[in-house]
Amino acid sequence: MSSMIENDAETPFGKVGDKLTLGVAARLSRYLQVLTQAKKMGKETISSQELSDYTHVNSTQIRRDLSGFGKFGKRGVGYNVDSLVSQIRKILRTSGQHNIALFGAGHLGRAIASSDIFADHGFRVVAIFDNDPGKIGELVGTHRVRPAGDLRAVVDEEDIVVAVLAVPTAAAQMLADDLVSAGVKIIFNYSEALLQVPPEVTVHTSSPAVDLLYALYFYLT
Ligand SMILES: NC(=O)c1ccc[n+]([C@@H]2O[C@H](COP(=O)([O-])OP(=O)(O)OC[C@H]3O[C@@H](n4cnc5c(N)ncnc54)[C@H](O)[C@@H]3O)[C@@H](O)[C@H]2O)c1
Repeated sequence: MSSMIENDAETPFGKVGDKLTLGVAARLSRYLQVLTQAKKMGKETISSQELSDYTHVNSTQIRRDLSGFGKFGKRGVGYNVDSLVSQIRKILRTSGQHNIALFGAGHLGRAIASSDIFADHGFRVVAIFDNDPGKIGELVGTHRVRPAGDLRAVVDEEDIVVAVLAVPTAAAQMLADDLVSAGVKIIFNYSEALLQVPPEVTVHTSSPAVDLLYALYFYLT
């Protein structure tokens, strides 16, 4: 994923060569999140103003970002949700299924494993790991918790490029090192750890407090 986005100045199409710039990729991901939910709720069309209300990106910017997707929907009707979802997925190269491995079968890990937050976006949890002997072998959703020692074999067999870390902060770096050496390219980190990884590996850290600060910024300005 890191090879797909760049931080250079944006061209009119938001691309540098055939790569999306970081800003465009981030905004398209946010549109996709809203559109996926809208689709689940049975919504067939969405306007740029509605997308703006949910994403806090202004509607002129949204229309500019989506103008590359061909003709606008009818004025006042908006975009067709289905076709916009598939077009954005194509642009973000996230069409199809991607296998992910989940580390930590604790409170958060179990919640992730039993929800469809990743499945909705084409990510399939194919294995759950823990290092607590009391949890190994337990059934979480449809998966038996596996020992962390199985990591390398599972990454190879299941073609895993993404690992989700739902482990304590103190355990995260060591696990990240093992994941990097097993060939995982994207680490989605729920812990607070500031992970050190080589440049070809992307770490995304999810922090509800940071998201809240972002929301606060819009409230205060
Ligand atoms: N970003 C968020 O939205 C968010 C929300 C809740 C929790 N968190 C963070 O997620 C992490 C997990 O939280 P939790 O409440 O589920 O904790 P938890 O203690 O319930 O679960 C952690 C699990 O990780 C396992 N573990 C520890 N070391 C491991 C290793 N090396 N390999 C595999 N498994 C290992 C433990 O045995 C335990 O089952 C924490 O870092 C917490 O701060 C983030």
